[in-house]
Amino acid sequence: MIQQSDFNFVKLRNILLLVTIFALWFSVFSNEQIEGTIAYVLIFSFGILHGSNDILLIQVASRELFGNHHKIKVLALYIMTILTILLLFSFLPKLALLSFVLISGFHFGEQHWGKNLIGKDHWDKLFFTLYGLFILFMIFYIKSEQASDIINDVSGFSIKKETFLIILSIVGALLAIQWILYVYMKRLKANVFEELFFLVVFFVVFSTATLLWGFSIYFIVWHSVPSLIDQMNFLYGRANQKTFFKYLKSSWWYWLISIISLIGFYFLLRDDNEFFTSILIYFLAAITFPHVIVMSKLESS
Ligand SMILES: CC1=C(/C=C/C(C)=C/C=C/C(C)=C/C=O)C(C)(C)CCC1
Repeated sequence: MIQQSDFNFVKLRNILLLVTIFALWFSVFSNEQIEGTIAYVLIFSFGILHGSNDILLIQVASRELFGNHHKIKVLALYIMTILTILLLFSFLPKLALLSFVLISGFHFGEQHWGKNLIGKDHWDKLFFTLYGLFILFMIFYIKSEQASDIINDVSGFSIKKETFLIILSIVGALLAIQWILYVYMKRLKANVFEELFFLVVFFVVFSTATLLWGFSIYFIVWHSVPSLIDQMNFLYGRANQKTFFKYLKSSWWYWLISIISLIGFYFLLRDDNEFFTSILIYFLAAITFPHVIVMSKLESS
């Protein structure tokens, strides 16, 4: 029997699919400039917003761990983590980008599969990472020219289209093996055909849209919005219009600080970087590392 929460979950996926089809239809007749502008607006609004309550989430979850002055301690730890990541990008850019892509893969996969697995296992982390990496390398391969320019700008790595294809194939093969094993072990709640269909939809999206538009559709529609809903459920017990405004109320200041620091980043780094997307990557990486730790704790609780 389908439960209320499962029903909402199914309904949400249908809505995401509809929005994706709309965005795809939109990309057919719009141009690169319009897509780019809307993509940035979406990343700066929903994309950044979904990481805007991290400090509050850590404070809620770590009240017992840090005791008195836990708010200040959490804030200090958070700022230190961000500074460490920026230092890593300055001195070891290759290692920094590699870790960022790996951790992003894990994070995207965990968001997508977290509620879709029956039981828990150490190997789930590998499954999440492979799934997310498969999505990311699909983008890198399909938009290889632009993606490798940005990757080169950020890290100095010069990667050919064939290399993206080799990595995509290896990741795809490993994912397929683990996926088949999970089906065999009856670990998956989700419908396999529906999940494969989503991957085909992502492939079509990345092929049809520009790099930034395709990435935004995945990042906003399939990642940030479901993540916002999970966070509202965690913080307030339910996700609706009222709790969304509550969420906005507690996160707007963090969101504002993020946007101001992004503008700061831009003026600081614009001479060294050819593309604005490169600056966006430093910024996303800086907020992603703490965000992944927070969300991973939240997803498993
Ligand atoms: C390297 C690279 C990209 C990867 C971006 C990633 C990996 C973003 C991850 C964001 C996360 C995890 C945010 C937090 O929730 C792009 C933009 C596709 C463009 C091509 C080069």
